[in-house]
Amino acid sequence: MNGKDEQRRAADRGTDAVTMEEVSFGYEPEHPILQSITLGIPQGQWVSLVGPSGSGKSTLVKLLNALILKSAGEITVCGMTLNDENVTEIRRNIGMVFQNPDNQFVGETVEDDILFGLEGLCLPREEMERRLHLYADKLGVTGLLRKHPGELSGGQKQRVAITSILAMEPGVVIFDEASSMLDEESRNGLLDILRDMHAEGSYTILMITHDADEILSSERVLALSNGKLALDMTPDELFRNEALLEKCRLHAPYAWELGRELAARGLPVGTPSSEKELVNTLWPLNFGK
Ligand SMILES: Nc1ncnc2c1ncn2[C@@H]1O[C@H](COP(=O)(O)OP(=O)(O)OP(=O)(O)O)[C@@H](O)[C@H]1O
Repeated sequence: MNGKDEQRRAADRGTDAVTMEEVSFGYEPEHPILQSITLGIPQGQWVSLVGPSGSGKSTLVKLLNALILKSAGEITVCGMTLNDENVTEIRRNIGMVFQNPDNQFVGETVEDDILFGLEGLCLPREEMERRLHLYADKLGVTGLLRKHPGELSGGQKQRVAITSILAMEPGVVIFDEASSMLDEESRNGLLDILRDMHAEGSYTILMITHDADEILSSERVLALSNGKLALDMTPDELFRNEALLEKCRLHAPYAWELGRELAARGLPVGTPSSEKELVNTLWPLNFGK
């Protein structure tokens, strides 16, 4: 690598929360799953990761916090190059929320569970208490703190899992199909939380998802295909790409489809990122009254 490349990469690390440079991985050396993945995710960006089943999405996010170890290439998280010495520090900076929240509980009560994660950060007791109550309030789980995790609904469990992660104040939060087991109401609740987190601007979000509304709310979509980064696009570009939608078993969201139909009929609705936004845009138009 020449000096210019070094300078460019140092500059990227300053602004990107996550970078991958020529990263490859295979569970067995003779069967590569990911090949030469290079990407950068700027701080504060909300990115959806899509791709056909088995294309390596979960594998990619597990490499980022060293749940599995890359075979080649370089990974940086919040400016640190991942290596044997800083795995623990990297994991503090990258929170992961998985599909099944049941696998994420260790405490006897919700409060214990959230505090358990904070104890790992060696924080003073007052700071742990401050974060516990701040994030429990933000995620609407204050009333659940004394409950046993087994008493919670699926949506409540996922909110508690997210509270535990956010209380650790990681720079990057990864969701691996975190809403796929939730009912519609809980899914919408989770999406509202994500929109608030993103509006705050302090989180970089990387989300593996098949949910059209979640994709529409993100700013950027990365698509994996056959172990390679095949496309880097906006949600709008993805929803116009019918072949890719079919390959990834995705469909365009209702608000996007309706917005496109209305725009074709001359209504200035732009590209709504949710049904609510579409309604808010349409409401003041009065339809000629
Ligand atoms: N622990 C493992 N050992 C061996 N092979 C694995 C392991 N985990 C995943 N694989 C294989 O690696 C490939 C990529 O799997 P991965 O779970 O990353 O895909 P994905 O894109 O997240 O899929 P999906 O959308 O179905 O969840 C698949 O062929 C899978 O069978």
